[in-house]
Amino acid sequence: MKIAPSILSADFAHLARDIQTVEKGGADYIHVDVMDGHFVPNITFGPNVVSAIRPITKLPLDCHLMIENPERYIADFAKAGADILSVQVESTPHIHRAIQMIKQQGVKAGIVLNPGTSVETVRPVLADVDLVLVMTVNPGFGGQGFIPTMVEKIKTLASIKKEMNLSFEIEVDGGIVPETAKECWEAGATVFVAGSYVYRADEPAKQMEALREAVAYD
Ligand SMILES: O=C(CO)[C@H](O)[C@H](O)COP(=O)(O)O
Repeated sequence: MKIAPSILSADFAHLARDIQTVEKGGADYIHVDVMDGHFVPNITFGPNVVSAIRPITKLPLDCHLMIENPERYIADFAKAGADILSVQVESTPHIHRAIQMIKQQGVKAGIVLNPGTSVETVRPVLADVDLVLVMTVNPGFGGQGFIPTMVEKIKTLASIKKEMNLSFEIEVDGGIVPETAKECWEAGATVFVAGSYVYRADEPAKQMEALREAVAYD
């Protein structure tokens, strides 16, 4: 499994410290939740923050764009140092074009499904992406409860991936704790975003270890 701590739950006054803590603790990606106050009712980071944190970690920056008109900002986030750029499929009528724009920047392309969006919606573009993020909460805030019906959606996506012989990663985000990580892992998820579970604890490394242990004895 890969663990992507979300810096949405980090201490913004000590972002560098909190990123380096999870890097030392074994994180695989740093998950950057980009929110614009329009697509979701919260505002967080822009490309300037991505370029500021780029030099302080070797980990891939996994940037999740929860913004309207994402095409307008793809080049900015790529230039800032994003390694993976994921776009909400509900945020643009031109998801295929957005994926191509991300790839033209030499960055891995991801798509994100809100809880109310069906996997069938993205079947035509699955062969073009490196990652599909299944939101397991409604996007906008950390610390929300996992939506149990999303497990079935992950299973459907994993089954389509197998049927089409594709290799994209299946990422999950929202309400991830050991119990929900195990359910998602068994359903086919491979990348786990965790914000409050990792950061709202004294020892983020132990929290990540607990997530790994939860899926270890399958
Ligand atoms: O994308 C997000 C919110 O839109 C966050 O990454 C997600 O909610 C993680 O937070 P937590 O692990 O605390 O649920």
